[in-house]
Amino acid sequence: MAEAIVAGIVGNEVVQVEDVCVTDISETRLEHFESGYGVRTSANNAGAVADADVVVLSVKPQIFPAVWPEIEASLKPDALVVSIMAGIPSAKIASGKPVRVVRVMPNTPSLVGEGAAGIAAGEFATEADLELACKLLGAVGVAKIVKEEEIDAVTALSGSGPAYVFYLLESMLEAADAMGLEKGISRELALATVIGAAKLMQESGEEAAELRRKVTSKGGTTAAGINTLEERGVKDSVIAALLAAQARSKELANG
Ligand SMILES: NC(=O)C1=CN([C@@H]2O[C@H](COP(=O)(O)OP(=O)(O)OC[C@H]3O[C@@H](n4cnc5c(N)ncnc54)[C@H](O)[C@@H]3O)[C@@H](O)[C@H]2O)C=CC1
Ligand SMILES: O=C(O)[C@@H]1CCC=N1
Repeated sequence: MAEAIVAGIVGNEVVQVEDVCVTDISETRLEHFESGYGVRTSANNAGAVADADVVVLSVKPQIFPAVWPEIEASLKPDALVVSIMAGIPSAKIASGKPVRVVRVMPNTPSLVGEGAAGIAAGEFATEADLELACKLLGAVGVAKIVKEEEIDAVTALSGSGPAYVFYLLESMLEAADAMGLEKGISRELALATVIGAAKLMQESGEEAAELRRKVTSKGGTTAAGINTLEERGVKDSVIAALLAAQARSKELANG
């Protein structure tokens, strides 16, 4: 996920490349960042954050307790901490100190400038901190300010969301394959369908249900498809999936 953000902000020159330092425990990842984006890299978290104005925490939430003490110990007192970690509350990061934390829940389409991110201020974050986070994430897609208690829902909707869309595409393409369509052609048609449907909804301002109704001729092919989805409880399953993702995000808060 960090790569998607680095690619976007460096590509859009929101941040100068020489001002970005990426840390990782994987030498391969560091080489990838260095050769792919020209950023500085380091295997030393504490060293890298020592002179950083903004520290973006992008390890897995489960690793946070292991890495945070060394990072926190070398943070500049006025550093802003931007966390993209799912679940971990800003108060847990600040751990009783007045650390300025902004939580961001981005998604991987940021890599191609089409991201969707929710941004929430922790207790000590300022308006300027929120603006900076919006500028960083706004460079790689849509960025919306939300309350911190809404971040678990944003995680379920747009953080995990690309995976649901890819799941739908996987399923559509499996079906196309079974119907004997050539793979290259079905890939292009399926992608244009998803992008086109999203664009139509965006540009028309109409509700999804209304746009769906307009495709569904009485007694026609779409009705046959939608009826099958309804019979099999797909809508309920999608709702349950988002609620499960939100619940998991809340669980991650407790480690
Ligand atoms: N993948 C996604 O679509 C999204 C992920 N996130 C959040 O982003 C964070 C990272 O997730 P991914 O990018 O998917 O995981 P990832 O596993 O691809 O990246 C995590 C990186 O952290 C590195 N790492 C592990 N231990 C480290 C340490 N001690 N010091 C420095 N680096 C270390 C790993 O080598 C790896 O390159 C998570 O907290 C996740 O909740 C948020 C939104 C979307
Ligand atoms: O699956 C996860 O936990 C992360 C957070 C949102 C997307 N990926």
